[in-house]
Amino acid sequence: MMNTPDILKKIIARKKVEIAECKNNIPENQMLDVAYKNHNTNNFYQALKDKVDTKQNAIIAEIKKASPSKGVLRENFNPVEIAESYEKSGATCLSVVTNKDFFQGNNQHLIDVCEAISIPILHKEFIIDSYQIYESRTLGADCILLIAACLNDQQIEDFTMQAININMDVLIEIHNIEELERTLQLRLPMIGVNNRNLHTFDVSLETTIELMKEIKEDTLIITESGILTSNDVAFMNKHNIYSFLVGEAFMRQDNPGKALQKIFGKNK
Ligand SMILES: O=P(O)(O)OC[C@@H](O)[C@@H](O)c1c[nH]c2ccccc12
Repeated sequence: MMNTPDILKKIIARKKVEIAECKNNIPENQMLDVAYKNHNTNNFYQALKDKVDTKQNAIIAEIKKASPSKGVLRENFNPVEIAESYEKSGATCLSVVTNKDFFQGNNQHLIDVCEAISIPILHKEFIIDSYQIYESRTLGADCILLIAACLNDQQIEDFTMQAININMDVLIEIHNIEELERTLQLRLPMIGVNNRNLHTFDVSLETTIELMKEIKEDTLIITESGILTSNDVAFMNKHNIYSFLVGEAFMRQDNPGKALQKIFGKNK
């Protein structure tokens, strides 16, 4: 368990080393080749939008063994079993965290889940290099996460275009007004608001409510992190937010799918 305020910097520093190693094993042009040959992608955005348009909750259920702020969330960790449990229980999409050193994830988890499951899948990783986007497609993901706190304006734009060009969706994640303003000119159809500050780990659900005022009404807003109870869901619904990314609350329970149903109600 790590608890320094600068955890994000550490994650990025480590990631850079990892990417250099990966490029040594499989060069970027080769990765791109494989990415293109991979199966078609599922439409992540549309799956969420269909639910939200009918005022049903759209749930991205996350598979994550541990986190830097909370340590190990779940000892008995079988990604495919968890994914099946989520799918059966009405999850709209899945999110698979692959980061090794800080979340105890693994690329193999994503490969296995993508093979076993037919609903759209988000690759949860700290993307800082175009190489990772081809890698993500190669592993089988449908959508990448771009965390504005880790990227400059040019990278946000370039990485978004690159993902769209290989038929992937992009979930851009922001946490404050400065990050939001840096993404608005791209007119992305969906934006994730992280209620957790990645520098300090502080969580406040008000983050979503404050920032949504600055986002155009036809943008799909996904509230991320810190959703623990059905009261939290009701609070978001009251503010017209119907899209959720939830990890910890499900991961801590023996049966993650049952936990999903408990918090969201039967959501078929
Ligand atoms: O476990 P929670 O509090 O329900 O949060 C899920 C998800 O939002 C969180 O894991 C997350 C949001 N953005 C991230 C970026 C990297 C790693 C993890 C995340």
